[in-house]
This record gives sequence, structure tokens and C-alpha cells, in this order.
Amino acid sequence: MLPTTDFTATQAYKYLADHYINIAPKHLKSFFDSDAARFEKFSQQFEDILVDYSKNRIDEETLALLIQLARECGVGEAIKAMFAGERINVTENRPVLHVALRNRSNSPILVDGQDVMPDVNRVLAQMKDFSEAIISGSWTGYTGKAITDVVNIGIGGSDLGPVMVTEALKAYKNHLTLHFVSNVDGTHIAETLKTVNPETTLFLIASKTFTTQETMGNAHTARDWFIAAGAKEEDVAKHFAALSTNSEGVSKFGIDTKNMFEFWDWVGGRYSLWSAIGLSISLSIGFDNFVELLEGAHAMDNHFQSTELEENIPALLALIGVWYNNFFESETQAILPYDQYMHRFAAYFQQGDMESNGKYVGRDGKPVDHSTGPIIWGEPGTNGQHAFYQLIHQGTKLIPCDFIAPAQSHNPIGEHHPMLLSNFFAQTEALMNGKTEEVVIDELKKAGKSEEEIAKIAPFKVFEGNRPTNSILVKKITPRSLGSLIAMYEHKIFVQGIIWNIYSFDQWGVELGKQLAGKILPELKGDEQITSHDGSTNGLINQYKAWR
Ligand SMILES: O=P(O)(O)OC[C@H]1O[C@@H](O)[C@@H](O)[C@@H](O)[C@@H]1O
Repeated sequence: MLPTTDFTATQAYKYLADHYINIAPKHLKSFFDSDAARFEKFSQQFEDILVDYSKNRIDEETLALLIQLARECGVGEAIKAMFAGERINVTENRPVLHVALRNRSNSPILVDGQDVMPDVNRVLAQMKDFSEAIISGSWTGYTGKAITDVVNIGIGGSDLGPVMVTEALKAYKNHLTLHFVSNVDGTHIAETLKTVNPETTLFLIASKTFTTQETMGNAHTARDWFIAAGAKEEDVAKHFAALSTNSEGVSKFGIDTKNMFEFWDWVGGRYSLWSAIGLSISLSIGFDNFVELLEGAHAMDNHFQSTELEENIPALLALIGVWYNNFFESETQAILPYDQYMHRFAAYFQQGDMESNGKYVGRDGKPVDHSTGPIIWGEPGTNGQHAFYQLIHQGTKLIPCDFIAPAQSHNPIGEHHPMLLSNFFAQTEALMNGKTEEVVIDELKKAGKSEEEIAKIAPFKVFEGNRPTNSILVKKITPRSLGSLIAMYEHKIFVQGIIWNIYSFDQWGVELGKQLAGKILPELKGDEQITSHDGSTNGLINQYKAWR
């Protein structure tokens, strides 16, 4: 079971609080000035991924204390408990075994004495056969035509992972066109249905619970549209498949359970792209590439499980994050991929991180006395540079940033990639070094400005620097390296949850809004005035009724 260490009561926390007083006034630049081997000391390579964390406001003592913190908080034991299939998702009484979905070594993983691997392999084989039939065109629709379009209907974890991965691996995509419908806003499904032909479209209804309002609403609309187009009830089997843990719900909807791709309650929604939820990925890039994605994640799982904390990449990233979150009191963490294909990567980890670690109740059931999960945000470079980087460079908030870039582009057109990468390298350098007043004045003098002009403008052109970043340089974004990268962030989130003494695998915080929406929906039906809520909510509902 997981320990319930109060992390602010640990010895390491106290040491770190004192140590922070020494580190805080130091400029990041000075760490490099005083240590020629800093890059070698503070970077790790994993396969084709180089993780450079040397541009952080840390020294060797910081890392040693952070590692002591991880030990005192039982990170090693927690890792073992997760991989052993213990019920570490205590509030839902479930194991947490997304690692089993990509356990390519096939070593047994037991849940209640039962090996889960035969089931995992069975569904993988089913996904393989189905993907091959759809891609090759041997699976035909109700008028005998091959499938050309796949519409994944799902939300949250049943949408974001497949969207992010199919976009990130677009360079590997086949002839099938993928569509993703998530929002309950009718616009999403309506605009998608305008672009597809019922005879050649496959719908994947992706929902762990098969009860989610948005997904069920969109699935029924898609089915009605399909029937209205002239298809018969019995044709549904050729055009609708379900990705779910709920076989009863699937049959009730009218999908033959032969077309159901199963997963299990020990797969969290936001960790489910490795499961049947990844069917759209397998359809888009082929099953072999999907397996490569799993292989990459499995390799990272092995690294995470077997590497000492001193060299354990997910653990180190987690600890550096804790350093900023709890000692520098930074509130957010930016994820900035310099790869257009990875444009949904930050959005994906908004759910991954914020739904996992956005909790104020500790594992002991009491409110924690420290800050937990950061606000995750980001956009691909260089777009972000021309939008929000101003605040990262010269704002009043400390924003630790992860910069991610591939050394090789899938589209090596002219000078584009060197131009992109020059920005990737320049930004972290600029954030660290800043620009002194001296340099600014010198530049202005060279530009022929008068003393008076210089005095007026110089302060605005100074950059204090000292802004921390991680640089993650990947040889190339392939299914394998992407799998490793995603698993790296998943495990980072896990380690932070352990240290913050929270449960990272439930999501009770999304329930209240759902419950209230369920109560309000019937109230929206008639024309009568609503008085059952607070003044604001009543006023808004009644104005909606007047305007609709
Ligand atoms: O896959 P289903 O069950 O439709 O859930 C979709 C999403 O629902 C939300 O409310 C959250 O609980 C997410 O973690 C989940 O991924």
C-alpha cells in the first residue's frame, strides 16, 4: 500500500527549505560559470531522447536533498506497488495498470491472483485483426465499399490521447481519414457528419464507462444519422464499434459485443491510449506502429522501475517540478513542443497532470498543507513565442518550461528545421542568461541613440533571466520515441502525486458539475420560471429560456 507521509514534515523538506534560502538569490548563469561539467552532470540520455535539466536553479545538493525527499516519501515502494498491481487507486479500490497494457515482456502481472496479460494480449490480437481488415479494405460497409473515414466519439481520456498521438504521428498515417468528436455541442458532430459518407464511415464509440453524457449523446446522433441515410439496423454492426469496459451498456446501445474492444477498470481514462481506446491510433498508423508506441512506453517503464532515483528521468523531472512548485511557489508549468505535429501534447497533459494531481485532500483524508499539481499549459513553438513568451521572459511569475524538439524533421524542407531549432536553442539560452543593462546600453549606443534616449528606453530592454527550463531533445518523433515520452510524463505525474501525498488516479472533482447538469437539464424543458437555485443561476437559466 502507499505510504501517507506528510511531505512537509519530512527531514528532507526542512533541509530543502533552508537550502532554498541559499539557492534563491543565485543566478542560473553562475552555476554554469562555476562548473564546466554541469551539462554532463545534469543531463540523462534514454535511447534517442536527451533530457537536459542543467538549466534549472539547482545544484548537486539540491538534487541530493530532493532524492532524499523522494526516499522519505516512499517513492521506490510506491513504484513497486503500482507495477505489482496493488490497489493503489484506493478511493476507487482499483489497481493502476496502464503499464500492463504495454508490458511487452509479457511477464505475469497479477490482480487478485489472476494474470492480466492473457486478456491484454487477446484484445491486442483483436485490434490487430480489425485494423488490418479496415486498412486493407477487406472489411466493407453496408453497400460493399471499403471504409475511408473513422470517427472516434469520446471525451476526456477517450479522446485526448488518440487525438494527440494520431496528430503527433501524422507522418506515419495511411489513407484513412480520422475524425474526433468530443464536445456535446451539436456543432462538433454536425460539422463532422457533413464531411463523411455513411457508406464508408466507421464510428468508434470510445467510453470507459459507456455512460458519459457527451459521448452517448454524440453516439446516438451518429447512429440516427446513419439510419436516416438509408442504412438498416443490421448494418450498424458494420459501421459501429465500441471501446469500453461496460459490455452491458454497449449491447444496450445496440452494438454487437463482437464489435466491442474491451479494457478493464484498472485502466484510468487519462492513461487509456495504450488500451482499446487506442484503436483509432492503430487504424491511423497501422497496428505495427501502435505496437512500436507500446514498446517505447514499455522501455520507459523498465527505466522507471529499475533505475536508481539519481538517474531516473521521470523521477528527476518530478523532483525538479516539486522544487519549483513547493519552494519557489510557482503555480504553473509550460510544455512547449517545437514540433507542429505535437500541437496537442500540452492539451493532452493538461488532463494527464491536472486531473491526476489537482487534489487538496491528502491520502490520510485530510486537507494538505502544501501546494499540489501545477496548472499545465502550452502551445507549439514558435507560435507561442509570438503570443505568450513575453510573460515568460519579463513577467513577474516564475514559469518553469519544458522545451521539446526533434533533431530530425519529418518534413525537412529547405532551412525550416534549422530555423525552428535555432529558436528552440535560443529561447532556453535567453531565458537563462537574460540581457544585462550593460549589454542593452552598449547595443543602444552602437545604434546611435543619445544618452537621454538610452536612459529612457534601457530599463524596458533588460531581461533579468534566471528562468528555468528543461530541454528534451529527441532524435526523431517516431512511434517508439513518442511512446517513451508519454510514459516519461505519466511517471513524472505519478512521482509528484506520491510526494504530495495525494491520490493521483481518481477524479472525483469532475463529478459535481456532472451531477448538477443532470439536475438542470430537465428544468430547461418547460417555460416556467426557475427558482430552485441561487439568484445568479436562476437568473441565467431564466434569461436563457427567454432568449432561446
Ligand atoms: O471514457 P468515459 O467513461 O466516457 O470517460 C471520459 C472522461 O470522463 C471525465 O468525466 C473524466 O472522468 C475522465 O477521466 C474521463 O476520461
